[in-house]
Amino acid sequence: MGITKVLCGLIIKDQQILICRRKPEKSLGGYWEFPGGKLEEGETYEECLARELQEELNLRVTVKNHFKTVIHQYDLKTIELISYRCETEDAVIKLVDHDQIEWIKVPDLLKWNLAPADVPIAEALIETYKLSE
Ligand SMILES: Nc1nc2c([nH]c(=O)n2[C@@H]2O[C@H](COP(=O)(O)OP(=O)(O)OP(=O)(O)O)[C@@H](O)[C@H]2O)c(=O)[nH]1
Repeated sequence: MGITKVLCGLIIKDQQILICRRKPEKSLGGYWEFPGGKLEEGETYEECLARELQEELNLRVTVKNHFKTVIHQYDLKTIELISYRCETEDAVIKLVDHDQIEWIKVPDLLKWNLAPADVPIAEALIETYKLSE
């Protein structure tokens, strides 16, 4: 089986980052993740992320720079998780695929039950954050 490309957004606002909990009935239900979804044919990474965040959270974002890509092998599939920094002016979030969201401090990321593929991204983000302080 091939590798599934998944885009996710690192949305930081007022020094806090958005994480979302996957609904229990979904794959990896109950895990926290950076919101996003699978790349569709013909889309750029930026288009995919903007579409997914609009569909999943009703959030209009500006997609900024690429941050980190992680290849992670789950039992049934391998994903390439591609993260981008995003900015938004929107304050209200609508939940579709998630049952909870949190805005948390970057250094606290590893205290949450993150999807395994997200952990290296969270670790890199924490390192970057330390350097920028
Ligand atoms: N959106 C998103 N998906 C992630 C992250 N980390 C991670 O492992 N994934 C996995 O990447 C896939 C993304 O698919 P999706 O968000 O469109 O969800 P889906 O339920 O349609 O996927 P499914 O085919 O696994 O059921 C899922 O299998 C999800 O568990 C993440 O940070 N964001």
